[in-house]
Amino acid sequence: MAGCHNSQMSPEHPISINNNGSATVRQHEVAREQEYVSALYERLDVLRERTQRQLDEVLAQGGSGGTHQNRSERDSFAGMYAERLGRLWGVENGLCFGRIDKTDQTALYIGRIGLADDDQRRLLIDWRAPVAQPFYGATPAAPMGITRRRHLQTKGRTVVGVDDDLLDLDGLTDEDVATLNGEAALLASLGARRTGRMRDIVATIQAEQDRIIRSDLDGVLVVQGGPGTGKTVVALHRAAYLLYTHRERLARRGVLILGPNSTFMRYIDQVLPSLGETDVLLSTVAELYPGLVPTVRERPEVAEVKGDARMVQVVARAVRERQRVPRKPVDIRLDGHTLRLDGRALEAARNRAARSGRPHNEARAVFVRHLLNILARQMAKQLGKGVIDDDELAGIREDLRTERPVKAALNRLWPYTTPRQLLVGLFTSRERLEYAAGGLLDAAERELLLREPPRRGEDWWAPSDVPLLDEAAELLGDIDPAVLRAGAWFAEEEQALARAAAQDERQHQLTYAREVLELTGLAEVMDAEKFAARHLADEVYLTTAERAAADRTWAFGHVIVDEAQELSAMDWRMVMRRVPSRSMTIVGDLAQTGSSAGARSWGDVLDPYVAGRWRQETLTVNYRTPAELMAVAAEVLALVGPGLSAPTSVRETGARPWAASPADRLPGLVAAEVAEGGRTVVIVPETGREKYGELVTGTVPGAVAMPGAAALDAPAAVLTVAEAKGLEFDTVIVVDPEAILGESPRGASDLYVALTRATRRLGVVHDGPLPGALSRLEVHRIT
Ligand SMILES: Nc1ncnc2c1ncn2[C@@H]1O[C@H](COP(=O)(O)OP(=O)(O)OP(=O)(O)O)[C@@H](O)[C@H]1O
Repeated sequence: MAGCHNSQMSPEHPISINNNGSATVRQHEVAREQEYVSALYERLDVLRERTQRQLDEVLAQGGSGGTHQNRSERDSFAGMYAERLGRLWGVENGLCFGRIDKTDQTALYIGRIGLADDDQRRLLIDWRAPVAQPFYGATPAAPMGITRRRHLQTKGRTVVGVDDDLLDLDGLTDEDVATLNGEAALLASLGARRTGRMRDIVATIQAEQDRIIRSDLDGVLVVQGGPGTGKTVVALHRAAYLLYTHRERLARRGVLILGPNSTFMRYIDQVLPSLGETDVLLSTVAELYPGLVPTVRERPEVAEVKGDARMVQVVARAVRERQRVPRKPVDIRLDGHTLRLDGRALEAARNRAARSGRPHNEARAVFVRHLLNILARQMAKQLGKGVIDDDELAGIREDLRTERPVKAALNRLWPYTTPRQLLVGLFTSRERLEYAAGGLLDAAERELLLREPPRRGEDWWAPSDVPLLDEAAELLGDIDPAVLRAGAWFAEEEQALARAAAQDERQHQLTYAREVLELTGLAEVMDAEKFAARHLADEVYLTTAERAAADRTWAFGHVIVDEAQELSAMDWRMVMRRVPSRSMTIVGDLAQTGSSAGARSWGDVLDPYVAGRWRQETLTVNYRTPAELMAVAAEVLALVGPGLSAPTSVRETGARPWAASPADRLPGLVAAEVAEGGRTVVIVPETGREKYGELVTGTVPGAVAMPGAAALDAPAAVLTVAEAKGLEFDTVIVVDPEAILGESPRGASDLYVALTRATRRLGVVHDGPLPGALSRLEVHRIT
């Protein structure tokens, strides 16, 4: 085994042999594996052709002809074939990445999907299948019935290398042991340059991660881990694993994955298709309320108040305010008659409606009926009728119901209310806020909530409003669709909002249709407009994920929350409503909490919902940030809280983090990093966003200074900490760390997040003195 290196040997660490050493052994092994891998690709090609043919045949059966049932069957077949085709195309790269040799002398090949020949003999095992588990979990101490694990490295369809982990130590000579190399496949993968999109890690999942991925579906699993420990990537693999293992249950209800912002969602959205799963809804918490895309950025202290659990009562009282009984009796004039609803009658009607237990808009019927009965009796009396029977009373009641003055009065007393109306009313009126929040929020907090009414064409909603709308929707309930269609109950601006939302939705459907068609290779045969129109026209065509996205009351089969430390108490209430079964994976790092409304402990978050019934796993190894960079971040972590420990980096790169001043050197430093290749991010304080954004975009070609997909693809991007959360870049340059520290009560966490985004190099640029925790950085000299 000449040429191999030493590795630590422990029962937990298998012995890895990097077959670079002996050229002949290597060539022979690679050639052997090539033969097998080529046969797998041949099989893949056959299946693709076959599926394409089946799809063509179904599509050839015509457009809109036949009965509804025929059409819907045809469409579900077309959908199934298209999905299968998408899956077969999605696994082109790295189709097969591993092999395990079992003690019974047989071998299994592990890959992105399972393949069998026409006689149903297994050629390739899906990585999620139980028999594939030893590939990830076996150690010399617990070899799980295998003697060797082999990683295959491929480029396109060519096998370029093999690495072996020997699990049967007895079979090795002393010389072998002295020349073994550790975890070559993992290290090769970690050293690769970043592309701006997350990749899957099926080939190199580590044992501690595998345990989490394959953990039981039921109950709440919390995965706590420092930066770069693979929480996100593990959560995504868990989604794919759960869908594979519990397909029946989950395909019907769907899986929801929640992430912190839309840039992050773009960063991860390619991972699942490459894992063979498309039936997952990816969303931010802020997009969970159908038809609303909140865009307003607000001060952290405002978001903190709105995220506080006290808002539950504030919203409830705001609803009760809409049912308030007026102090004076209400007189209704009608054809020369005056009907009167006094306090007692109103109080009784209100209590009856409240006792019905129905939400506001539904309880309105009870309230109205009670009052109409009273009015009808008064009317009968005034018309000089003596004793009347029920039928007569009902007749008068129905006449009254349609009278304008009666309708207007009842409407004032118990108005139909939408969640948006409720919140607009609450936040734009000092008096209403006082009624709803007095005694719950202090005067300063109430002041923070007050804002101007919405103006036409202006964005008004912020992410922190979303769980409040959801809360309100629960208490208000639905409005009869007939009433909704009449539109009479809506302010003009609300109708404009609804129209804008419908337009957004259509745009979204079109983009989605284009993506699906491209992914499935159907772009040639179908045009996106038509595809989208069919989707919109009939529920039958919608996938589970799409139906779920449009339905506020959808109950998902499993919910995964990433960057979960950022959710407020109100966010959690909304998320929990989406998963009554409480089958959840919650992934985060308390040391990285940036939001003032975010979590301080997992117990605080979860005990109100599943007290004592949640389990926690901890990830401790940092796969992203090299040790030299992590040493700097660890000093900042000490500012976040005493006793917190940074995860251990798996690799060193020799790159020394640096500091440079003054800040106007930034463009030159960014340009130098860009010239090195890879992707660079400049992380700036909120207050410096514009200034540094202009400085960099004005001087560095291709640089981008806004969040979104463009920032992921650009050679250099300027982002705030909140926007860079969860992402990673080859090089990170942090600007004005002192300002980041001082910008919010969680400034130390923010700086820690910023410093841990890099996979290779780290620099800090500053004008004033460096914070003490960074004082040991090497000064970057002008060369
Ligand atoms: N087993 C693995 N094999 C290869 N790469 C891995 C492995 N585990 C994690 N990584 C890589 O490490 C990086 C960090 O992973 P990820 O973003 O999931 O970490 P995280 O814990 O969510 O980080 P943060 O909390 O900082 O957002 C990613 O590039 C991921 O692909």
